[in-house]
This record gives sequence, C-alpha cells and structure tokens, in this order.
Amino acid sequence: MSGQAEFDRIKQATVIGIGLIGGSLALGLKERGGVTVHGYDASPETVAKAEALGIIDHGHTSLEAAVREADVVFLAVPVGVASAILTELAQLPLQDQCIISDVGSTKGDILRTAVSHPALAARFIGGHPMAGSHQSGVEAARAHLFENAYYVLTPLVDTSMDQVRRLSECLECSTGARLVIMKADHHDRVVGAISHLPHVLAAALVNQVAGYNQENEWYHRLAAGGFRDLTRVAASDPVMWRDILLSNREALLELLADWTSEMEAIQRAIQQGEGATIESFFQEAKQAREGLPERKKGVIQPSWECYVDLPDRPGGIGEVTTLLGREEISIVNIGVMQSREGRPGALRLVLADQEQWSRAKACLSQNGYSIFDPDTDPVD
Ligand SMILES: NC(=O)C1=CN([C@@H]2O[C@H](COP(=O)(O)OP(=O)(O)OC[C@H]3O[C@@H](n4cnc5c(N)ncnc54)[C@H](O)[C@@H]3O)[C@@H](O)[C@H]2O)C=CC1
Ligand SMILES: O=C(O)C(=O)Cc1ccc(O)cc1
Repeated sequence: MSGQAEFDRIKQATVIGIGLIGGSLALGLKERGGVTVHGYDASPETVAKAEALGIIDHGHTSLEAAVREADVVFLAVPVGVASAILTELAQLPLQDQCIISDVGSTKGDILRTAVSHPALAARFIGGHPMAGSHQSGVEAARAHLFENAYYVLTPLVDTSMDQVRRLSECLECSTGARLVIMKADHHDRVVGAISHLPHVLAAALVNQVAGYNQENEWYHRLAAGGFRDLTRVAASDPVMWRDILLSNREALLELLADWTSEMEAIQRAIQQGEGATIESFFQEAKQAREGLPERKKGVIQPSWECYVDLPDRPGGIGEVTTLLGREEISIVNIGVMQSREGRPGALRLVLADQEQWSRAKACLSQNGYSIFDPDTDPVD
C-alpha cells in the first residue's frame, strides 16, 4: 500500500462479528453511508439473521470471501478474540488500499498485534465508538446508536493520515458520531477510569448487596432509584467485561489502587468522626459532577430521564401519559417516586432518546407541569 496513492471513497465494508456494535455499524454504513456491507460471524445463524433483517447486504461463512472486496474491514468481536482474527487477516488477500479497523473497548493489545505483522502495520487504525448498551446480539443493533457520541481512532505511527481521513469521513457520515484521535495508552487509561472501573464498582456493589439480601430480602425491596441508576451497567455481558478487564490490566490495576486509597481515606474519616473531611469529600464530588460537560452520550450513556411533579389528584399519572401519547412520545420506563407525607410525589420518566426527551419536557412544561432534570437542575 503506497503512502502516495489516491484514495477512493469507501464503497464496500466488511463487518466481522455482527452483534450489537457490529450490527449497528453495519446498519449505519448501509443506510446512512451508502456503503455495501458484507458480514461474517462465527455463528452462521447470526449471519443469516443479519441478512434477513437487512442489517448486511451479503452474508458470508468464509472469512476469506467476506474480506476479499472490502475497502474497510471492521473487527466487532469480543476483545479476547480480536487479536487472533487480526492475525488471520494478515494471511489473507486484501484490496491494496484496504483499511482494517476495530471497535474494541481497549486499544493497547490490538495495536501491539497489528504492529507485530508487517502486512498490517500500515493499514490498521484502531477504533472505539464510545456508546453502547448493556444489551448484546444482532437483534439489539440500531443505526443511530452512535449519534453524537465520541468515536476514538488510534492510528499507528506508520498509518497514512490520508487513510485516517478516509476512514473518519466514512464513519462520521455513517454513524453521526464525533471522531477524535488519541494515543492507545492514553485511551486505555481514560476509558479505564470512566468506563471499566465504574463497571467493576457497579458489579461489586450489586454483588455486595445481593449477599446481604440472601439473609434479608429487604435489601432488594428497598433498593431505590439511586442504587438502580448507579448499578445499571452491572447488567452487562460478563464475558465481554472479563475480556476488557484482562486486556486493560495495567491501567485497571493502577486505577483500583487509587480507588482503594480513596476508600481507605473515607473509612478513616468516618472512624475518626471527621465531619469536615466527609463534607468536603461530598462537596468536591458535587462540584465535579455539576461541572461535567453538557449532557451528551458519554461512555456511561445517560438514560434520558426527567422527573415530573405529580398532581395530587386521582388520574394524575394517566394525564401525563395521555399528554405524551398524543404527541407520539413513547415512554421507555415510568415509576412513582414517593415523597414525604403531605407532599406530592414525582413521576420518573425515561424516554427513548434525546429528541423524545426534549419534546417530553417541552410538552409537559407547556401544560403546566413542573419538571426536574437531575443532570442540569440544581438541587436545593
Ligand atoms: N456493548 C457495548 O456497549 C460496546 C462494546 N464495544 C466493543 O465492541 C465489541 C463487540 O461487542 P458487542 O457488539 O457488544 O458484542 P456482541 O456479543 O453483541 O457481538 C459480538 C459478535 O461477535 C461474534 N463473534 C464472537 N467470536 C467470534 C469470532 N471468533 N469470529 C467471528 N465472530 C465472532 C459473536 O457471534 C457476536 O455476534 C467488543 O470488543 C466490545 O468491547 C465497544 C463499544 C460499546
Ligand atoms: O451502557 C453503558 O453505559 C455503557 O457503558 C456501554 C459501553 C460499554 C463499553 C464500551 O466500550 C463503551 C460503551
């Protein structure tokens, strides 16, 4: 592959691993990017399903046939198997200008594999779309999954910037994501802190409480909004997260050591009754939380939620759902947040996406309801 070559627009793509992320990428490439999409998966049933659902144009059961015509190949398989497939690709005939990219949650391992194969080093560009969900499988694929999310690219030193531009333009147009370039080790450290560590903590918290609940079921019965919000990602795929932790070992061990000393400090403050230390612990966190950049899809994707003061009269919930129904706004989840006696409760609404969330808030405000948005409104 020559660095001087004129690069054509990407017209054919191959997605290897047609699950949540591979399927969503395939849909975006096909429907928004005007790219012909070939698909390959270890499971022939998944290939057949993806073809039947119109997620890919051509399904393959041979890796060689799947990648032969591709301008770009995306590896969208679990992190634990990506390096082995990349090594297989190094032996297969590919188009001269073919780019290979991936979507894995960690970047160090796969880049080291790419560097170790001369046939790959100039064509591999690591990638990571910073949006997803706790669901998995081809049925969960959505063309708009990556809209407005960051999408990190981690090129190698040998990668031609023309090829990076070629891939970025294709991805921007096909996914609606915001492309950014980063070094792999920086990516792994940052994503370790804001995604991998929180997944560990969420799982640990859920496991700790599940242990107590075996003795006394009130633990689960009383588990309220805060516990549920904080631990949503504990429902993610255990195999995927096993692979991510093992692959980002170095960064995670450092982050866990920092976490442990933070917990020891707060434990000491509680033991010694140091109210001021405890207060400033929460004060710092409150300020940092309020200073997070404007609401957008981050790696821990926010659920599009808002709280509505519930009118203290019969049929109050029905009024809210009817108003939203009339505007064709669909509610993903709804719950009553009970308040102190004598004060009206609130309805917690979860909407499907940002557009429905904005319309729901506008519709309810116009109809005299008081709305509270936990991410933007100050709490008194
Ligand atoms: N789930 C999420 O929210 C996000 C996941 N990622 C990354 O995306 C990648 C894929 O994750 P998901 O789509 O969630 O997983 P998934 O489980 O939905 O899909 C993975 C697909 O890969 C296939 N597969 C497994 N081993 C294979 C092999 N050896 N050859 C060919 N196909 C194989 C599976 O049959 C499955 O269809 C992972 O590397 C993950 O780290 C990145 C961003 C977000
Ligand atoms: O659902 C969530 O909040 C997630 O955190 C999804 C997710 C999982 C893994 C990634 O590498 C990126 C995003």
